[in-house]
Amino acid sequence: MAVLTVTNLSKTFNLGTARESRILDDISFEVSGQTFVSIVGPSGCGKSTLLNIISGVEEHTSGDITLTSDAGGPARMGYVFQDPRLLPWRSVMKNMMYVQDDQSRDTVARAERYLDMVGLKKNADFYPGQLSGGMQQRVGIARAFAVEPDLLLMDEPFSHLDAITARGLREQLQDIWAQSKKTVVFVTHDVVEAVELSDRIIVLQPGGLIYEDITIDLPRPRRQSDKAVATLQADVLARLETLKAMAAAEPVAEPVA
Ligand SMILES: Nc1ncnc2c1ncn2[C@@H]1O[C@H](COP(=O)(O)OP(=O)(O)OP(=O)(O)O)[C@@H](O)[C@H]1O
Repeated sequence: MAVLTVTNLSKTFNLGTARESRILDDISFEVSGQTFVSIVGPSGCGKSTLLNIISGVEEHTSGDITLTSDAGGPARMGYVFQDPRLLPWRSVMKNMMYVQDDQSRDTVARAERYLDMVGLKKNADFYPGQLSGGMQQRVGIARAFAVEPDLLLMDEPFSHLDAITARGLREQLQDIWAQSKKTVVFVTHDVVEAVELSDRIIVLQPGGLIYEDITIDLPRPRRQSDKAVATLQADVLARLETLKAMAAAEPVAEPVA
């Protein structure tokens, strides 16, 4: 598990000809332990930019980010993207092992265990082209967990899947996460999945401010059919609709001189 501390973080993109656009504005939050945090907010509010900054792909303009493992050393990060990014010429198991530092028996056994958790152990010798989109994403999720990261970053991993497949994967993700000790930061535009999966939902508003930091205190595992889950989903959705209306009234990411 990890301790992630984001302090007064701002991000401004340079648009050239002396124009810039502020995407994140003085954001602070901390995530630690076995916590599942979702970042939600209207399109363009900076969710992916924030995730990219945490991962180190994107630089921030000001503020601080610190990330350590909860044991005190450097934290190991894992990633799940919208598209599972499997190498088509490698079998499922070889894709699982490709990202591992060592190829020891223990590592192979761990990869098999995670493949089993997503129900794909029997497909270990298949190539990605022989799997459905949902199965490929299950491999992507198993692969990310099998690296045993302290912090797992997930960027809309179910957005390319149909509703029924996505629901099945959300259920599997909850089961795997419950069995592993991972800190997760999950970006989504889907409030329904955020409520089902998260301990906390950080709502970003246009202009890159934190609008709300909502604690979700519902028993797990959560299913879409649970009444308490559905009620909270409707409540958070209504709050986000208010925010979207505000976003429509105020254009997103206005360039600043
Ligand atoms: N390299 C860049 N240069 C300039 N502007 C950028 C760059 N990358 C992103 N942006 C802008 O930053 C804003 C936030 O983008 P980002 O992808 O983080 O939003 P998002 O909340 O993840 O959106 P969505 O939900 O639609 O994926 C957008 O207005 C986008 O145009």
